[in-house]
Amino acid sequence: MTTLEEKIEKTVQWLKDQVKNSNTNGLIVGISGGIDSAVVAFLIKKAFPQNSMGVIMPIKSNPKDREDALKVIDACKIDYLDLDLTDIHDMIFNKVIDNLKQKNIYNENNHTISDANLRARIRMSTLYTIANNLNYLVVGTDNAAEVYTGYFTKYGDGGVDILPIANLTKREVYEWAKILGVPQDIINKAPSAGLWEGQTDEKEMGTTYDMIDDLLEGKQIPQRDKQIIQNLHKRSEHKRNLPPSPPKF
Ligand SMILES: Nc1ncnc2c1ncn2[C@@H]1O[C@H](COP(=O)(O)OP(=O)(O)OC[C@H]2O[C@@H]([n+]3cccc(C(=O)O)c3)[C@H](O)[C@@H]2O)[C@@H](O)[C@H]1O
Ligand SMILES: Nc1ncnc2c1ncn2[C@@H]1O[C@H](COP(=O)(O)OP(=O)(O)OP(=O)(O)O)[C@@H](O)[C@H]1O
Ligand SMILES: [Mg+2]
Repeated sequence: MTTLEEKIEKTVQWLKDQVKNSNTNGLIVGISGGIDSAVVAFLIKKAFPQNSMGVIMPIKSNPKDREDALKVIDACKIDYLDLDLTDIHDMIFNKVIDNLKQKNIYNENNHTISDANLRARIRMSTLYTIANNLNYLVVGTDNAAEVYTGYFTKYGDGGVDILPIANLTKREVYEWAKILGVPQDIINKAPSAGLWEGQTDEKEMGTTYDMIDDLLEGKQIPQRDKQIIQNLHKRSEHKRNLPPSPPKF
């Protein structure tokens, strides 16, 4: 059986291969202060000690998230940029909302989700601006549970070049985090997209990562959770595929 250390080593080698095969020079990731990006930051720093970059991008975020991101950076010693994008988000969001209101088509019910997903897409654009300049690949942080449920913003945090931990359940992310040396504070935090005050992944999804992981491992779970997870999976099918186009007429 392959040990966890061997799996990590193989993933680091895979990252090196991705850069080599794409004729790029290194890897970049957004560091949020959460566990998924912490694990990815440790992995890319191992693969490219001199050519890896982490980017902290607060957008009206809880200052604690930035402090946690700095703890990750301090622990894995990755090079980093610290870019507050709040003003940029305000500018785009307010301009759009004002114009929708003027036309009387603004939908208040969707205010929070459009604000939240714009945050993820501004971060994506920022990462690609840096990646273009340094000739780096943008590394995503989605794990198997997030991919299966579609719990990411299409073309936001989902808009990336490679996904090194997409086969890991959330449980496995925790196991890898311990071995890699991710600080305990980060391991202990409740998973959150941090897109609005008090948001946690499990509250929003209405089920738990344990349930999603169990389902992915083929274990029996309560019917209620199974239904929620299968519904999330079905509704997000479009996020895992290329945009559909009509046949040639
Ligand atoms: N059937 C279909 N075929 C093709 N496209 C379809 C479609 N249905 C919707 N769409 C398009 O997709 C859009 C909806 O998808 P999307 O914009 O992603 O928005 P949506 O899935 O509604 O929201 C993103 C979810 O991901 C969560 N999230 C986001 C970012 C980070 C994290 C995290 O864990 O850190 C979590 C967030 O909290 C929220 O629950 C629609 O506006 C429409 O443009
Ligand atoms: N404030 C931020 N600064 C930089 N990157 C961010 C920020 N917020 C989110 N991101 C990026 O979006 C990704 C998706 O967030 P997600 O919450 O799924 O991961 P996480 O925060 O690393 O882990 P967890 O799911 O445990 O909260 C992050 O991994 C990170 O790459
Ligand atoms: Mg998070």
